[in-house]
Formats: sequence, structure tokens, C-alpha cells
Amino acid sequence: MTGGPAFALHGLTKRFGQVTAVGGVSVEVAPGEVVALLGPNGAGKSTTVDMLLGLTKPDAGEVIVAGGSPREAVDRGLVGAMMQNGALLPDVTVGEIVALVVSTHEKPLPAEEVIARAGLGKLVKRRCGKLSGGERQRVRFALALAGDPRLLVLDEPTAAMDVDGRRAFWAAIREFAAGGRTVLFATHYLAEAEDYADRVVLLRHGAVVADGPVAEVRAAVSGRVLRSVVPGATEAGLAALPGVTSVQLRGGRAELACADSDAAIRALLAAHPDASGIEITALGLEEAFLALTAEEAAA
Ligand SMILES: Nc1ncnc2c1ncn2[C@@H]1O[C@H](COP(=O)(O)OP(=O)(O)OP(=O)(O)O)[C@@H](O)[C@H]1O
Repeated sequence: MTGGPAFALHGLTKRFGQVTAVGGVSVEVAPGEVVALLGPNGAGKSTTVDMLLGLTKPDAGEVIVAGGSPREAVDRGLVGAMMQNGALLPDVTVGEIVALVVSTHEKPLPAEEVIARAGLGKLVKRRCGKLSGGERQRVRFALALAGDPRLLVLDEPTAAMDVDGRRAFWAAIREFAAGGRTVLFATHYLAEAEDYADRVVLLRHGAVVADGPVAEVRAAVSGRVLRSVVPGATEAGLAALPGVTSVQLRGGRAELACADSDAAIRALLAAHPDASGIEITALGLEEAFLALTAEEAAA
């Protein structure tokens, strides 16, 4: 194994008819990094993951995994993947399916270790058709681990998991990554990215709008929310105020996301001296994320 990146995406582009699902994405990830691929619905996360795994061919650009093509890396057992809707045979037990998948790999983890890492000890005899959504996700995770891969790619891994399930899942991921292995996970949840990723790549409309350590990405979207009752205001009028990045107006109550709340409040009161019930708060994580994607959308 060379000292090169775990994987690299160079100018990756994929179109479906008129839709550019991914448009020129370039990202290089070093071995040992845990990277969150974040973005709202339709941002291009799944399409990017599909190209990284060699399941979809890019229209332009290149994917390099462990120095070769995605297919070569998958064939060499270097990549484990957990997809949103990977099918599980309903009549096969958890123990059987893990043993089956372990047996297909050249240098697998022992089946007992796979079971333990995925927290499936109590479910070994359960048929896959009888599992809950969160349990099925844990089985998919086990199957992704079976070949002892260097790179783990997870598309919305915790979507169906409850709080305990998520905690156990992320503890297992940390353990996996501690040995210098690389993880890329796609998610909608900024909070999950903040808690578990070293780095965030934020996609919007198929392009990277932010890439860096979580704290850095958050700082780039630092801002405040200004709430007020503003009689007679229009969305367009409020959006034109200095310092305002996005506006929601419902029944005379305005919510303004602000890059500069000082400028915004001065301008609001100058234009609407009858504004009342004014409140200014820091952006929450979700709001910060929305502000960044909305800001870019407006650009
Ligand atoms: N097979 C396809 N045919 C046509 N359009 C597609 C196809 N796959 C994806 N798209 C479109 O490409 C864009 C990106 O979709 P993608 O599934 O990659 O986004 P995503 O960020 O994973 O979204 P989500 O969070 O909803 O899963 C969307 O506009 C989607 O409708």
C-alpha cells in the first residue's frame, strides 16, 4: 500500500437528463479520516457515493480508490459499503447471512467479531425478515465490515436507528477508524457530522460549498436569527435589508437569518418603526446548515 490518499475524486460529474446530480466535485481524503458528506435532499450525496463505489460511471472526472479504480478496490476487498436499501434475504438468519458474506471474502474478519462489532449478539438466530428497521441497518453494517475493509462507505447509516442504536453504531465506527481506516458517511444531520466526523464536505446542487473540519465549516456559517412582528412587511422588502441572508414571513411574523444582525436590526427599525417583539438569537446547527445552503441557492 502506498502513502497516497484513501480515495480521491477529481472533477466528478454526473448528469441525469437535464439534471446535473454532481457537477465537478473534487475531494481528496487521507487514510484514517472520518468524513461526513452532508447536504439537503437531492444535493448529490448518493450519486457521489455510487460513483465512489464504481456503481455509477461518471460522465466526467475520475475516482481513485487506494491508487486504482473503484472496481479494483472493491474486488481486492479494500472497500466495505452500507447502502440505504441493501436487500437482505428474509428467510435467512442474521448468523447465517453474516457467515455467508464472511465466506465470500479473501481476508475476512472472523464472523464472531463481525457480530460483536455490529452489536448483533442477541439477534444471531433471528430471521432477517423479522428485524426492525434499525436492526436491519446493523446487519447491513456487519456485512460492510465482513471483509475487514480499509475504507468504509456509508449512505445514511443511522436513518432507521433509535438513540441507543446510533450511539452504539458510532462507537463501533470510531473503533473501526482508530486503526487508521477511513470512513465516508453521507448524512442529512449536521449534529451527527459534528459529533463523529473529523471533516465535513457539504454539497449543494451537486457542488462542494464547504469542505473542512466541522468547527471551521460552522464558523463559515456563523450568524444570527432575528425574529419580529413586522406589520405590512413583504418577503422581498425584508430580504433586501442589509445583513439579511434569508427570510421567512408568516402572518406578519418575520424570521430573518442574518450574516450581520446589527446592520439588519438598524435597517429593519428604520424601514419599519412599528416592528415589535424583537428577538435575536444565535443560529443553531441546523439553521447554520440551512443558511449556508440557502445563501448559496440565492447566489
Ligand atoms: N437515476 C436517476 N435518474 C434521474 N435523476 C436522478 C437519478 N438519481 C439521482 N437523480 C437526481 O440527481 C439529484 C441528486 O440526487 P442524489 O440522490 O444523489 O441526492 P442526495 O443528496 O443523495 O439526496 P437524498 O438526501 O434525498 O438521498 C437529484 O435531483 C435526483 O433527483
